[in-house]
Amino acid sequence: MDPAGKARVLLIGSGGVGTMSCYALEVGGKASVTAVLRSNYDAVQKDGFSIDSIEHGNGIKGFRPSRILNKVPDATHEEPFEYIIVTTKNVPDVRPNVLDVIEPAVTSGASTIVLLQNGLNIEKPIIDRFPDNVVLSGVSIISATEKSGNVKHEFTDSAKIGPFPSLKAPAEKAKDSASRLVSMYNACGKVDWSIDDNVAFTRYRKLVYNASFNSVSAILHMDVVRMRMTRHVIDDLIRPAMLETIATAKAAGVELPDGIDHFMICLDPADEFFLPSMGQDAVKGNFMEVEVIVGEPLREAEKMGVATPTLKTIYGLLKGLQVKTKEAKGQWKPEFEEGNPYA
Ligand SMILES: NC(=O)C1=CN([C@@H]2O[C@H](COP(=O)(O)OP(=O)(O)OC[C@H]3O[C@@H](n4cnc5c(N)ncnc54)[C@H](OP(=O)(O)O)[C@@H]3O)[C@@H](O)[C@H]2O)C=CC1
Ligand SMILES: CC(C)(CO)C(=O)C(=O)O
Repeated sequence: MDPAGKARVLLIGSGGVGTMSCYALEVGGKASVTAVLRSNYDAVQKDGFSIDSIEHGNGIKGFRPSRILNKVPDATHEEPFEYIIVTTKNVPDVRPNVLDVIEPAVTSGASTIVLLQNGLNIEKPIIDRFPDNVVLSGVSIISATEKSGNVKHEFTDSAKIGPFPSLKAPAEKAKDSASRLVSMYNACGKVDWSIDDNVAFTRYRKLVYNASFNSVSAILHMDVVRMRMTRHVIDDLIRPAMLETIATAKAAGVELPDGIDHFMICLDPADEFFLPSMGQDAVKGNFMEVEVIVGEPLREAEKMGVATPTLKTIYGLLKGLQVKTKEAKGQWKPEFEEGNPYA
C-alpha cells in the first residue's frame, strides 16, 4: 500500500490496453499506478495522454498516471509492487522478452504478476522463474490503439482475470489477488472485469479469433470485414484455422461451444472494418505475437496428434515476415547458420 492506502501497481507497457487499464485503475481511486513507458515516454511526460474512449468519454486530455518511468524499476530499491500488470506485446522470439523485462521489478513471493496479453503458454517462463508468486491470466476484449500518447478505445472494456491452472503459489492467495484486482478495476464504475474460473477455456476461446483473424490480417494487411466480404479468405483460411484451433482445444480437454467458429467470424460489426492488433503491428513494421498466437497452439496440436495444416502454413508465412522485421531493425543478418541444410 502507498501512504494513501492505495495498492501499489506497476504497469509495464502503456500502449492501447495498458493505458486504458492505467486510466481505469487511477480513476477508481484504489490504486496508485507507476507506468513504465518506452516510445511514448517524452510525449506523455510533456502533455499527458489524450484519450477518446467509448466508456470513459471523448476528449480526455493530459491524463498522467501517478508516476511515469522510462525504465523498469529495481524492486530492491522500492517498496514491493503488489501488482505488476504486463501489457506489452508478448514476443518470446525477440529479446528482451517478457521475463527479461519484468524480472527486476518482481519481489519474490509478494508481487502478483498479471499477464494481460493474448496467447497460449505465456505463463510458463514466468511461473518457472517465480514459483512463489501469484501469476494471473488476463484475457481482454477492448479494441484500443495508441500512438504517441493518443489513445482510441472503441469497444467496451471487459477482461477475465484468474489464476493460471499450472500456478505453484497457493490457490487461495491467487483467488484473493484476482478478486482484489477486479474490484479495484471496476471501482471506476465504467468497465466490466470479472473473475475467470476457467482460464484454459477462456484462452482457447479467444485464440479461435486471434490465431485466425489476427494472423491472416497481418499477412494480408486486411481488416476482418473485408475478409468476410471476399468470402474466400474466410472459407479457405479463417474457418479452417478456427476449426484446427477448436480441435486442438478439444484434444487438450477444452470443449468450446458448437458454432463458435461462425460466432467469431461474424463477431465484429459489419461497418467497422476492424484490423486486429497483429494486423496493426504488421502495418507499423512492429514485431508480431507469432509464437504465442500461432506457434504455441501448433506445437500443442503436434504433441497431441491434431492435424493443423492451415495453422502450419500461416505460421510459416508469419515466421518469414517476422524475420524481415528483424532484418529491418538490424536484429538479423542474411547469413546461413551452422548446420543449415539449405546452404
Ligand atoms: N489492442 C487491443 O485492442 C487488444 C490487445 N490485446 C493484447 O494485449 C496486449 C497488449 O496489446 P496492445 O495494447 O495492443 O499493444 P501496444 O503495442 O499498443 O502496446 C504495447 C506497449 O508496450 C510497450 N513496451 C514494449 N516493450 C516494453 C518495455 N520493455 N518497456 C516498456 N514498454 C514496453 C510498447 O512500447 P513501444 O511503443 O516503444 O513499442 C507499447 O507502448 C497484447 O498481448 C495484445 O495481443 C488483447 C485484446 C485487445
Ligand atoms: C479481437 C481483439 C480486438 C479483442 O479485443 C484482439 O484480441 C486483438 O485485436 O488482438
